[in-house]
Amino acid sequence: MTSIASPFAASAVETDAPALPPEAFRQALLAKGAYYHIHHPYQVDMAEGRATPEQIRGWVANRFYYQVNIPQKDAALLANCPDAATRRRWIQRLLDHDGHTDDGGGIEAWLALGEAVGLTRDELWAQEHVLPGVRFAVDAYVNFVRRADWREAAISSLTELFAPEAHRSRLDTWPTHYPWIDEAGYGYFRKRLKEARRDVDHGLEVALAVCTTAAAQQRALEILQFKLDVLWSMLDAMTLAYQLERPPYHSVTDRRVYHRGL
Ligand SMILES: O=C(O)c1cc(C(=O)O)c2c(n1)C(=O)C(=O)c1cc(C(=O)O)[nH]c1-2
Repeated sequence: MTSIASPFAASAVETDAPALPPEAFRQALLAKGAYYHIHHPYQVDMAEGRATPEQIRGWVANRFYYQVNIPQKDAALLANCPDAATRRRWIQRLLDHDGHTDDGGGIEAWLALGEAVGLTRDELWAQEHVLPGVRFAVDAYVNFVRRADWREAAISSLTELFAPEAHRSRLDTWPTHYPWIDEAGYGYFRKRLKEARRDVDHGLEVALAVCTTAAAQQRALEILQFKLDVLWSMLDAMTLAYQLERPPYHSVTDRRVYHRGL
């Protein structure tokens, strides 16, 4: 896997500092969990039972845009990866979301979550609720992965280090706080608990293998921060629209005139 010349190794970040030992670098990546979107007030409100049905529905409908883009993002990484052994492992992520013979996959599970909170499948597919800010944030992630060296792209998936805690928290708190949500909708969160752990093992393996200089380590931490920014920005857009009741063009119209993707 590491025999392919990487522009990433010769990172543009200037530093004379020595590289962190692998375990200290892993800890530095983990420390970025302090900025994970579970700490965003929108998610805190959802976890602590303060979200209205409209706010939950808004989150589910907007996150659907992330869900449908994840396999395209992973396909972009595969397209940029010349290493067959890596592709053979990474392709599992596409199947996790798109499904295969006996398993509808994550997108299907998210549609079930949508129905459980009172949204229709058509409404989700039409992306009529997807706020421009959410669309731009998700698109920035996909476009980064399209352009980046595949190892940098792999590192950008490492927010998944922190995702099992988010899924676990929803499974633990939502049924109590939101008895109106049909429990049949929680399959996605359960499914991701084990899939995310396997994904992060692979992502971390790549990060530790390629980030052997201080410059590469700093670059990796910055990539992880970029991805944290993507997730945080999605929730900022939802806060404006569904908590502060300032959706796009609210001063002009209450119609959802914003574009549905070009
Ligand atoms: O619900 C969440 O908090 C959350 C966060 C993230 C993440 O950190 O990007 C992912 C997921 N869920 C998720 O379910 C998922 O499949 C996933 C894939 C990826 C990725 O970047 O490749 N992130 C995430």
